[in-house]
Amino acid sequence: MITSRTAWDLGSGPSSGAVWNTKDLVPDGCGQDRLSAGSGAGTSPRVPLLPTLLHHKILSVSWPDAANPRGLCRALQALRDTACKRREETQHQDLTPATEEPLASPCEPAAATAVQAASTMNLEKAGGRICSGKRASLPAARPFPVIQKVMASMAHLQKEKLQLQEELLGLQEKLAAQENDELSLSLQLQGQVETLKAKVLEQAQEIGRLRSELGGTDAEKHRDLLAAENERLRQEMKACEGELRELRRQQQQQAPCRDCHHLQENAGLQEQLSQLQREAEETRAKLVELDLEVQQKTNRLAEVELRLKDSLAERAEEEERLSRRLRDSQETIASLKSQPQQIKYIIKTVEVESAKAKQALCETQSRNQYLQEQVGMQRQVLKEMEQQLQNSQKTEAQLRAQIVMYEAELERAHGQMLEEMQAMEEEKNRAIEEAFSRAQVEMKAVHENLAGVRTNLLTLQPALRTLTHDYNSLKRQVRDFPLLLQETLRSARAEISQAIEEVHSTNRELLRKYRRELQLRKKCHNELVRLKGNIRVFGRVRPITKEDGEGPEAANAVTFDTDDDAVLHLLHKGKQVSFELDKVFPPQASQEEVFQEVQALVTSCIDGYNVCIFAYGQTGAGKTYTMEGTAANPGINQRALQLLFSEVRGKAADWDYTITVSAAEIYNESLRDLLGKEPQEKLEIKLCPDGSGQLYVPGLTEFRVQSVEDINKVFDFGHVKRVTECTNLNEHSSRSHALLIITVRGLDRSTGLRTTGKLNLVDLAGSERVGRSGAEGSRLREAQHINKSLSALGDVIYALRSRQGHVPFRNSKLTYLLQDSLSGDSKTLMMVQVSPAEKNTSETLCSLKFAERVRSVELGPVSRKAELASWPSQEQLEGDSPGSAATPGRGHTSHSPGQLSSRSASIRRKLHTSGGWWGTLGAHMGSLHPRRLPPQARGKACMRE
Ligand SMILES: Nc1ncnc2c1ncn2[C@@H]1O[C@H](COP(=O)(O)OP(=O)(O)OP(=O)(O)O)[C@@H](O)[C@H]1O
Repeated sequence: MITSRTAWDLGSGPSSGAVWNTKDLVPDGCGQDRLSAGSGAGTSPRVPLLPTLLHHKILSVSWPDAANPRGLCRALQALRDTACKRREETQHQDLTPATEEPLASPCEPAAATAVQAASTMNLEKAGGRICSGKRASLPAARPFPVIQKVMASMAHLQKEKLQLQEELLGLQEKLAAQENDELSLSLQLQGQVETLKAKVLEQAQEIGRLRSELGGTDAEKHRDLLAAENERLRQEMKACEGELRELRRQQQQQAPCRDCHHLQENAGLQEQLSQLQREAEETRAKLVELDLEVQQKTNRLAEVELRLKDSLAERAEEEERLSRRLRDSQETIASLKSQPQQIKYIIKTVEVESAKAKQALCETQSRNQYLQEQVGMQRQVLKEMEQQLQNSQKTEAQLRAQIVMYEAELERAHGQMLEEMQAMEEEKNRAIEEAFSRAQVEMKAVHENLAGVRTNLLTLQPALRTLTHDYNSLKRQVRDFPLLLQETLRSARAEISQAIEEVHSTNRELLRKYRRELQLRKKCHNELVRLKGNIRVFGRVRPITKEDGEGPEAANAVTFDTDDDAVLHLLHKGKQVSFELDKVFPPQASQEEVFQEVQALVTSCIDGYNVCIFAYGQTGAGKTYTMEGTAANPGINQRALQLLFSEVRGKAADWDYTITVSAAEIYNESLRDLLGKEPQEKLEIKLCPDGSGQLYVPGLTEFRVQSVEDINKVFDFGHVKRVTECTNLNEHSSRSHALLIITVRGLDRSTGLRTTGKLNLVDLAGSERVGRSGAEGSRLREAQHINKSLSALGDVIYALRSRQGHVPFRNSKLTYLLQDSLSGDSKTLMMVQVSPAEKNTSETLCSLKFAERVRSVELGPVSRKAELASWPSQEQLEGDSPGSAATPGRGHTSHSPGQLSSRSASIRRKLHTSGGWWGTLGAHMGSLHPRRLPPQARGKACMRE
């Protein structure tokens, strides 16, 4: 820091008179610590500067240029020069008279002292190494006190000088060491800089490698994106090519299509092409942007390079400056070494400046290091940017190549598209031409049709006028139609009402006539029944079975009349006895044939008649077979029920029918329920408590059956029960009467009339001659019960046919139970079962006699009533031998087969000519007589009984 503004003329004359101004010491604008002289007097002005400044403390310890070692050196050198010069001047003054006053001014005691010292002391000793070449011979002593004083001072100075010299030597050594240190430090720094540069280079290489591994820069990412886009476009292009190839192939394979499908595809392909072109344009634009970006980066790189060059130039300049300053400092130090005066100041200054120089050196080094780092960074950046630039250029080149390739592909696809479009266009034109020609033809036809239509129109106009006229008239009619309709409706209603009234009256009349007719027919039927009788007797001869044995006993004793199916002949004890019944079934007659003859009787049950069919005959004669049959070949029972169902279904449109079934057994005059839960329970026959006079059996199970399956269930159930019973009773099975009671109830939905018909199907017990068989005990009792019941049955039939006032129904459980089906206009069929075996001829004879007598009752009720005044007992029947003369009253006669045949045939002819058998008549009458015997009539029958 400059502390004084006083200008001091250091020299004695103008020759050396460079005037120093403080302004000369002020650092220049660039901050360069350069000492400058106020005049341009060569290098001499620099010599007195530093000592003067130091002497007057013009230079502060913080000399601005202290940081520059070269400047310091120069300053020291200047100090040495000054010191030498002053020594010479001092020697010159020593030769002047002692009276002369020292030139030193009061304000400069140090300078004066130095002059005095120079004049008095031994310069050889004092100048030492600084000015060793110049020695002066001084007087040994001066008598003057001033001189002595000076001498003393000089001695003292001499001492001080020696000290300073020693110190200077130390300083020089220190300075040399410092210079060495600085040099080694500089070398070390340079080595460090080189090491750092190498590291920076390595790091740059490492960064480049890492970047290449990570795919770092935006340009690279952009390049990757573009590559992906490029790949996608290539695939789309391939797909388009595939579609085009497919289209071409289809076009080659197929006939040219005339619809607009290809046009649509063509449009779609064109759209795709334009889309691809747009994408290519976008890619191009992106490439242009990329080029721009690369250009910008290149520019930035150039700028950075420029800045870097500037920095390097600055750095070089700085280095130059520093080296210059170092040189100056070294020069200064050298000058200081040669300058003996003011060593202390110089040393201090050097010490201060050395620290400052060190500091400046450090700063310079740090700045140098910073600049090196900057340079490294800039180089790195430059390298990166160069790398990026290279990559971008490479990518750009690749993309340009791809774009060129795409453009070529697009060009090719475009060409193909154009060709296809051309082909399609031609196809379209062809189709249009064809359509146009067709349209022209059609138009021509339409024109012709139009001409025809016009012609027709002309011809139709009169018809149209007529139609218009008709339409108007119809319109009028339509307008008048509601009135006319109302009128017509009124009259029609009146006519309809009248017609309905007439129909009603006609219906009433018809109903009246119908009822009258019904009554008449019923009367006729009753009369016919009265005339013909309602009991029929059939005979059925079973075949010879293995149970009949072999030999003469098993010989066939029954023969038939080939001309008359109602006559059979029995060879009994060598004599042939003939019997005439209503029908005889030979052994070969099937179940179906038998049922054919009885089915009319069964259907009359539906019409409200009571029917009773019972099988009579000795044990093993085939009663059960005829009534029940077998599972494979059912008998009358099952067939009758099937027929009833079939008939009921046929009448279902007008009638509602319910069919119920009961099964009972009479054994030893005990009635048991075969379908009940307690078969052993004895049931009783009672009158209905409602006073209707009808009989009923309390506790007798009644099953309602609706199908054949139900019937089978009932039969199975009843059969099991009966079988169980049979098993319990062992051989008494044939000693009981089995009854299947079927009740058919009908409702005529149109008239509301109700009918009830009952069909009793009875399998009677065997009619053996127990008296002759010598049965005893329970067997005898059974036989007695059987005979009693069979006799009672005969009595009842006789009483009915002879129209006796009393009919003995109550003589047995059997007749009592069958009362409904035996009285009134009921119909009865007795199937006499016959065994043809020789050994059974006696029993067969009895059965046939019984049957014939029953039948003879019908044929001549008045006359025969006398004959059949008393019903023969079983024993009586047994007493009738075939050979004995038959009384007129007996039904059985012994005729020659020819006589019997002619007579019975005449009777049957009479019956058939009068309308057939009553079963058929009954079936016919049934449709006219929906109601059977009223309860009152039954009541009368009971009363008669
Ligand atoms: N028309 C026929 N055709 C073939 N076999 C018959 C015929 N009639 C009866 N039979 C056979 O004769 C045998 C005796 O018949 P069935 O049992 O029906 O006699 P039944 O009179 O009922 O005897 P019972 O009084 O003991 O019950 C049976 O084996 C049966 O199959």
